[in-house]
Amino acid sequence: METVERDDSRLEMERELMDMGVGYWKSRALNYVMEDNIAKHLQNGPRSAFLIANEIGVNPEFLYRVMRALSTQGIFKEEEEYGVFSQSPKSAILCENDWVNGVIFESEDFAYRSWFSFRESIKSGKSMGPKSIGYDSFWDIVEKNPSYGAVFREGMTVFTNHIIHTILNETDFSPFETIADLGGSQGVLLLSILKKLPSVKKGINFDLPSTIDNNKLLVSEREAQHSSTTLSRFTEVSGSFFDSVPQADCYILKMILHDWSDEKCVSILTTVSKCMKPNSKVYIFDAIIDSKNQPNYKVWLDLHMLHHVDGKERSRKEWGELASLAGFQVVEITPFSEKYSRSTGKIVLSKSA
Ligand SMILES: C[S@@+](CC[C@H](N)C(=O)[O-])C[C@H]1O[C@@H](n2cnc3c(N)ncnc32)[C@H](O)[C@@H]1O
Repeated sequence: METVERDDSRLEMERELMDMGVGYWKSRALNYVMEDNIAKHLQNGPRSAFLIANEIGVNPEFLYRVMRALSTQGIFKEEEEYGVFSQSPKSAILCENDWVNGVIFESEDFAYRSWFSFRESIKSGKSMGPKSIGYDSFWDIVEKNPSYGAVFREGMTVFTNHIIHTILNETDFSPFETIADLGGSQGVLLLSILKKLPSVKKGINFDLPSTIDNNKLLVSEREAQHSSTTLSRFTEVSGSFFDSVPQADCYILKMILHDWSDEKCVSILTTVSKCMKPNSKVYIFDAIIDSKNQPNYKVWLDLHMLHHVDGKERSRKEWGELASLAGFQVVEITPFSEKYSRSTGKIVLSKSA
């Protein structure tokens, strides 16, 4: 048989293609160690995988092999002594509940199972993920599975906490007296705005009834983190942004419109348009697709939104088209200085004249 000589760059490309093809091996192994909190067992120093396995009731040899595989990605460090691992900088991050909740949300079973039907979405042009696992939509999964709902809300708070500082530094909310965060989830962004700007008299966190009900569990956490002057200006209202929203000077839609098709986004913006004052502004914090042929996390997120949520990440042009379809004009589209976030930019709208 003739042997083909391969240069290094060809071998590297083959390696990368294979790595992508088997990406689910890494995703599933990472998801497993996060779900079983394996990194926390190394917080006080190196430990044997076999002893950890016995403590948590899993197969010792299999756990060893999972940790060995992950150590090749810098998650755990395999020591000289057989079966013993120590904490690495990456596995130490897995001990921070804050961050892990975000990664768990994206790698957990509903999302993974939903991706089995990816090809069906591409063929049909419809978002088939949730339907293929027996649900009407992503929101149906959230409503019917309370523990998944909790993972979702925690995940959103993680993603928002990562970008709050940038949003506050690069957005001027000072002209507004009343700010409504539509789909504000656990309210962390709005509370930070109220804390920073005493001139904002009222913040309304608006979300679905199930979310606002769940937020009642956050009362003591909020009291520990915020002063009574901040909390006294914060209110929560439940409802649907397809029906009606409270009146406000500024509406925040953060990681909301990327959840929905253009048609649904026009419905949401039309509701806002009906309820707003003539001079109110809409602040959208979402991705702005702005490059081609470059590594770009946002276009991968776009595929997940396409298949699992029936949503979309948008370019500047697409944001402009969406705004005008809903009777708005774009005041500003500005990318944030922080690039590795989901809401990498702000799109500010006002009602068209
Ligand atoms: C992707 S999360 C974004 C949460 C938050 N804005 C953030 O950036 O962290 C979408 C939010 O929209 C809420 N939501 C979904 N459908 C809604 C509706 N019809 N009316 C109001 N809120 C809704 C969800 O409950 C969830 O809190």
